[in-house]
Amino acid sequence: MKVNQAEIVISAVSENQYPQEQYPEFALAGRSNVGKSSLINKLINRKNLARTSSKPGKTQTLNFYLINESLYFVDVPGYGYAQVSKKERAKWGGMMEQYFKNREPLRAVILITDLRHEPTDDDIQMYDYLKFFELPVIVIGTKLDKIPKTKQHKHIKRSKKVLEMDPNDIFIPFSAETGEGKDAVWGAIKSFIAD
Ligand SMILES: Nc1nc2c(ncn2[C@@H]2O[C@H](COP(=O)(O)OP(=O)(O)OP(=O)(O)O)[C@@H](O)[C@H]2O)c(=O)[nH]1
Ligand SMILES: [Mg+2]
Repeated sequence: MKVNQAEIVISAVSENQYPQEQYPEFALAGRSNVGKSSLINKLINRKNLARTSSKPGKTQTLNFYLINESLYFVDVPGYGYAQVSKKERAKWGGMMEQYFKNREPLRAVILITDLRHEPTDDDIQMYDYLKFFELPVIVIGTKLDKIPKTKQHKHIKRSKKVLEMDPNDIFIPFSAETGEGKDAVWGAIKSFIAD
């Protein structure tokens, strides 16, 4: 996919702020600091359009990025960050549910996990939560660059197994560092967009 245009349209915290003009939409979910914003940047060849940080909790709102006037990426705040108050967590839950439950143009959720480690309980919960809303999920195992080649296959197999993935869902190993897996991610995204 050649990206000619990518811009942030809105940072939303509630439904009335979502963009009016609708295009197929893909949300990025995953633990805080796993690499959601980095994946967006890599897919669209921008260094830091989606703000990244080595500190968890950088993304706090639903950030809608319009790509080539034809689809949205929605960068979503991460979960599983311990330093978050109960009140903040409830706010996050409300914002997520409002979005995942009702968002008509949402075609699939890109769930990012850290391929170095087993998916955490939070990852499993998030996957199950998305399946509860009957959403297709593209699971990404990121930070592939940090795993020796000989061990990659084992890590991929373990991730699929621990998540008890629906056989209809796709798993893609990926690195925002090297760009490995990028074409596969675009391929998966396109498969959810009707011509
Ligand atoms: N080696 C390596 N580092 C990565 C990769 N993807 C992300 N990172 C690093 O991980 C850190 C977090 O990346 P972000 O993209 O900001 O993570 P996020 O999921 O958007 O984080 P929040 O917005 O806080 O939820 C940064 O220091 C990135 O450089 C990857 O594929 N490989
Ligand atoms: Mg982020």
